[in-house]
Amino acid sequence: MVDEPTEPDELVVLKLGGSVITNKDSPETVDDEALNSVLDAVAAAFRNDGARLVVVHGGGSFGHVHAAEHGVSTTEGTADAAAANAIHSAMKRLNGVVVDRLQQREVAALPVHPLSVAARDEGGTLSLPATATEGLLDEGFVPVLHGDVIAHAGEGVTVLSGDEIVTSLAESLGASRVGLCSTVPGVLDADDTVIETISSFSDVESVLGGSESTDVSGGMAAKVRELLDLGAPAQIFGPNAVVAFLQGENPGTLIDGQ
Ligand SMILES: Nc1ncnc2c1ncn2[C@@H]1O[C@H](COP(=O)(O)OP(=O)(O)OP(=O)(O)O)[C@@H](O)[C@H]1O
Ligand SMILES: C=C(C)CCOP(=O)(O)O
Repeated sequence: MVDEPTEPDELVVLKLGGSVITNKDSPETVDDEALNSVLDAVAAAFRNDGARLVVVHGGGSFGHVHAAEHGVSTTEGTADAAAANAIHSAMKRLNGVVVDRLQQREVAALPVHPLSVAARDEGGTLSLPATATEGLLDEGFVPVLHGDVIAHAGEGVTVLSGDEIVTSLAESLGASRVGLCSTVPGVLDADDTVIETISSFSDVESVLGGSESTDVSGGMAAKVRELLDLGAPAQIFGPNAVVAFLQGENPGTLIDGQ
């Protein structure tokens, strides 16, 4: 008798919004209460069901402040190495805090820095090899990636947003669940009610804006556009819904472009 092949463990990609985990009013300040609360939720869920988990985080008052100062965005680059390093170093500082605090919660978190592995071609198409992330997952670690600057042909470096990392890795690693934790409980309509499902950009374009905070990567409009291109459904939800998402519920807004 032939054994049934074992189902590979479910892979979850979770993005922690930079606006959630940092204090947007003050450069390079972690929002301790918010970060600790979402990391408690991650640690509890991770230890309970042992899912394969990739964490990605955004820039908030770390990356965005430096990127704005140097005029760098996802399309406008810089060839100034000091400017590029200022943005990258700020993101590594935030990443260090996230990784340390996950380890303090007994989550086997390790950093993966996109600058060292990813690049864009002249047309802006992203190449983000998932080898390191997949290798870490296979060894039982929780890779923690972050928005960064990366080489961009003809531009020097440009910003790679955490949302782009999420969609790229979710595709290449075949994620079964994708979640973006933002400051808002979901995508809001004109009456500030959470929209349950979005399946087309044009349906919601009129209510989608940028970000309330300094943000060089496009805020909510860019987020929805990215997720609609993804081959898997994704949820956008607020900080209080991290546990529900990791437990398999569908809080906030479902973005499903398929
Ligand atoms: N229709 C909308 N519904 C909800 N939020 C919206 C909408 N339009 C614009 N926004 C803004 O989008 C923000 C979320 O995008 P933002 O880029 O700040 O998210 P983030 O992922 O938490 O942070 P970061 O980009 O730093 O990682 C909200 O705080 C809100 O200000
Ligand atoms: C500004 C930088 C370097 C990171 C941007 O990542 P995001 O906050 O996910 O858009």
